[in-house]
Amino acid sequence: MEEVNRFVQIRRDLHKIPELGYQEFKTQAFLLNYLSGLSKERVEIRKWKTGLFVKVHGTAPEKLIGWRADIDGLPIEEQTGLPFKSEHPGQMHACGHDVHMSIALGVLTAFVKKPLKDDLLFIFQPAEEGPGGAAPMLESEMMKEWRPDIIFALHIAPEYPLGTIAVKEGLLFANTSELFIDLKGKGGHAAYPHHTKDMVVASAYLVTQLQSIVSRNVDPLDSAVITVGKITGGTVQNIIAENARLEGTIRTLSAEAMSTVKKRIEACVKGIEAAFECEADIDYGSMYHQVYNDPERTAHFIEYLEKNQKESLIICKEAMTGEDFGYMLKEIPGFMFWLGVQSPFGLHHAKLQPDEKAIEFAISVLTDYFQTL
Ligand SMILES: CC(=O)N[C@@H](CCC[C@H](N)C(=O)O)C(=O)O
Repeated sequence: MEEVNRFVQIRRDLHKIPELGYQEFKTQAFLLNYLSGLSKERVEIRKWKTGLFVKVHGTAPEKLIGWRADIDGLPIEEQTGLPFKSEHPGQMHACGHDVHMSIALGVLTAFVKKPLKDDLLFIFQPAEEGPGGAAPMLESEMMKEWRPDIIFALHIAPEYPLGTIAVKEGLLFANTSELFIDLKGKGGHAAYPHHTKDMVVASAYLVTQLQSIVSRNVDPLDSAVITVGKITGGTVQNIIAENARLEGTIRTLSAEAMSTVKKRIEACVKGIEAAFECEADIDYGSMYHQVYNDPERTAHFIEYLEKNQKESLIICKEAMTGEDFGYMLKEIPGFMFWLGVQSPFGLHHAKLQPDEKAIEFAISVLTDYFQTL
């Protein structure tokens, strides 16, 4: 029988208990239980909501090195059929945060056993998928006291091969904004449409109109995405819908494009109000700052990889994904990188299956790299 590496087993245990943003109670308890087995002399733990700050004391600290791992799952029904699949109906670690946590625990454990000179701060952050935990953690009294001098994080990348790390200086991930649009018209009998204001038809027009914003209003040399991921409306097949709701997300590479896209969405929604004689409300939900990798720190990491892990390095392009780690990088120098986990199914897919060998690889690269800081 295949012997399962300790941190792979931890990933599998965490994979069974995915929880949505700010509901990561079992996850927090699991992490605390694991940490309770480590030397109390070296490890100091502070709870923050459903997350944790964990300081690993160095031998003669001059600086604080930060590492952030996100801990929440997504509202997706898992379809992997794995023996350790999610035990929480309708929730899944479909963005790899189980892998992120197990890597963080692996690196943390290595430095409890063999401390660095400097202190390390491991940040187990809730709610990355929304509404966002990085910005409030950064503002917390705990992080004001334990303020890292440099900070790093990774994200799994199913599209990159096992044993690779993809990174770039500067912009890595997009600016994001959630998008919720509520339409209110007038319901009624399906056979009497002329007495109603049908919000199913209005929402269909609106979704179609939103598609033209990126192609017609955003500079083609810039980039933007508007995705409507969910539409709800109406009650039954023979009643005209009084209400409809669109839920989506906006991604842009520049702040200017974000402002353009929002102005155009507002104009389209005004047009729908006039055309369909309805009322509309727009809510932008949570917004994430772009992930901008500190060029000097990233160059140092690239140089390290070129020297020690040459075959693993990929210089990548920016992606339209969002990450609230961008807020931490806005204040503290550091970077984020992609860790190749080679899965035919991508992030946010019900069949995502990261190659678990990436866990050991990442722990080994990071424990080695941290010694160069
Ligand atoms: C890495 C990743 O997949 N991050 C999420 C962040 C979501 C932000 C927010 N809830 C939104 O949808 O705008 C992503 O979807 O990129």
